[in-house]
Amino acid sequence: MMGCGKSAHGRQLARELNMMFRDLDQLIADQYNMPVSQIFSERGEAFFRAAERDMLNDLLGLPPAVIALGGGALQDEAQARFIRENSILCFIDAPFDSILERVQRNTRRPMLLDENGKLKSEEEIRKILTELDQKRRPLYESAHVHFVPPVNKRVQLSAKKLISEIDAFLQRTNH
Ligand SMILES: Nc1ncnc2c1ncn2[C@@H]1O[C@H](COP(=O)(O)OP(=O)(O)O)[C@@H](O)[C@H]1O
Ligand SMILES: O=C(O)C1=C[C@@H](OP(=O)(O)O)[C@@H](O)[C@H](O)C1
Ligand SMILES: [Mg+2]
Repeated sequence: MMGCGKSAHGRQLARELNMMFRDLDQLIADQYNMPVSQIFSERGEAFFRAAERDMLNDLLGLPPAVIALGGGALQDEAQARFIRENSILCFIDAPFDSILERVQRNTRRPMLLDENGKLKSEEEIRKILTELDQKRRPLYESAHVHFVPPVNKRVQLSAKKLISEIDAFLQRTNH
């Protein structure tokens, strides 16, 4: 889900594991030389979703890296399966209220903006996030690692815990 901490955890994970970090949204923004919110407003969501799918398919063919997805990148069951088959997929299941608070800190998330590019009201955002969560949760829960971040801990510490849960997954599955 948007605002759960994918980009922040991904960056920290890559640091800890000494791996490349790639942020899917950032790569798409770089490719089109405009922020994701502008891609949405000028080209529409369907265009962004196609770009997201293409970029992710390219990334999964490159040497291993920590990739922060966008909240909608699983898209459908087939795409989620493709990602699972080519990565260790982690679901960061942050508390709803933390997500609600974090996404209102900036105007980077186009699905939460009105036609003037301003944040929608908290009630509208709550409704959007609730509906997205209901729709997407089954796909999120198909991830290899279902990570519930420790409450009130800094990302650095939370990322260490995520690494130990990834290790446990690898041991469980004899990797
Ligand atoms: N465990 C955490 N503790 C404190 N702040 C966090 C935590 N996880 C994420 N954040 C902050 O919440 C905001 C949104 O996180 P971000 O990683 O951009 O989310 P996403 O990529 O999933 O949309 C960022 O400012 C990030 O630093
Ligand atoms: O949930 C979504 O559909 C989206 C999440 C965003 O990424 P974050 O999850 O990093 O905010 C970004 O890809 C775009 O605004 C759409
Ligand atoms: Mg992000």
